[in-house]
Amino acid sequence: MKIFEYMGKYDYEQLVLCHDEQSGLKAIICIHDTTLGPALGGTRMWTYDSEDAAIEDALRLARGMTYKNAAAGLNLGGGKTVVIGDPKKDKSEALFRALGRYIQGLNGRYITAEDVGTTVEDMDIIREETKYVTGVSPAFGSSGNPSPVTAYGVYKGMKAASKVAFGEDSLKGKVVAVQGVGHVAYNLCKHLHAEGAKLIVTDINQANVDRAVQEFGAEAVSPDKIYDVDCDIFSPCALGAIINDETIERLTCKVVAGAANNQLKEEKHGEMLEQKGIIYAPDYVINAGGVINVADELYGYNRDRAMKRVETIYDNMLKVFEIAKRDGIPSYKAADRMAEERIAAMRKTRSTFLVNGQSILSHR
Ligand SMILES: NC(=O)C1=CN([C@@H]2O[C@H](COP(=O)(O)OP(=O)(O)OC[C@H]3O[C@@H](n4cnc5c(N)ncnc54)[C@H](O)[C@@H]3O)[C@@H](O)[C@H]2O)C=CC1
Ligand SMILES: CC(C)CC(=O)C(=O)O
Repeated sequence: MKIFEYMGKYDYEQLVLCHDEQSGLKAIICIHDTTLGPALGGTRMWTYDSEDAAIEDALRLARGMTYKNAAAGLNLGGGKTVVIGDPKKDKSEALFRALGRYIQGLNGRYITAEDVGTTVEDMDIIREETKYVTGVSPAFGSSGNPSPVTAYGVYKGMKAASKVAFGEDSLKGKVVAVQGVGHVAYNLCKHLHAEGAKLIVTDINQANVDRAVQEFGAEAVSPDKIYDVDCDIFSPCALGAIINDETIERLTCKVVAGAANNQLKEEKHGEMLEQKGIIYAPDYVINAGGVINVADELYGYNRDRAMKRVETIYDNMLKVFEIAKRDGIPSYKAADRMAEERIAAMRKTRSTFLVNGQSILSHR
């Protein structure tokens, strides 16, 4: 891939390749934009087909975090880390400590947390080397695993999208097809089941499917069938780019609302959903619960304050649909507009002189 061309196209700040022979660490830290504050985004560990694929994922995910943090009203920029490796086989204390040292080397320009393939325990190891990590164990006064909070935000956002699509936000009796029932979607299914939604689930991990069938009476289908099931809501909760030329044709739902990052393969797929009359809940607006929760740690974690902020995902989602209606644009574009306007406003704010970069009042 032509890295600088891609970085230029979307105005990236920094791409760091981290290598540690002893621990086997091969990681990419990407910082997209720090206009609003330090870049915050999780660390993904995944077996990539190629180094290019890993770099591209880090770039796309980091940019998504810029938009997510801006749209959620956080004073944070966007970044992400990708570790190349199999989370089931390649994890070690040495690997995460090596990564922690690279993060520390960025001196606060980037703050990490969990993502696919990493856990609270991994963050605890990173914490041995750097203070620029969130989502560590509650024993450290931290917020712990962000997934249940992400799930709660997705549940709230799904209700908002349903209000627009069905005229009411109750999910009772709605059929929801869930792709991937991992950390986030398991907790999402709990909320949906409690409200009386009917669940159809799939996963490449059979144990995760079995758990959803047993606990929530979900119907299980094979991973290749999930796009074809008769449902009201399709909820992508695995990996990205699953809304594409091939899958859109097969969808029967009225709403797409899920946790996965970068659901649209390309922007045109947001237009295609719109043309098909499907209400799309933009991924980075609906799945901001986790980052809102871990970001609260930067102020000294307060669960009530964090959860109140997560509740705002419902109204934020309605706001996106209002902008889309007002401006006659698809919802993915409305979300981008909302985030970009906030970043642009902060960029334009006059840069007043501060003594040693600090408010003059702090010298009194
Ligand atoms: N964990 C969090 O707090 C947040 C997660 N997200 C995003 O939500 C998504 C899910 O995250 P987690 O639940 O943490 O990850 P996870 O790894 O626990 O769950 C993903 C699940 O999807 C399954 N899966 C993978 N490929 C699949 C396929 N082709 N078909 C069906 N199932 C498949 C996996 O086996 C796994 O059970 C990811 O895209 C992540 O980036 C976004 C915001 C926050
Ligand atoms: C998992 C979150 C805490 C941060 C993140 O990387 C995300 O929202 O995708």
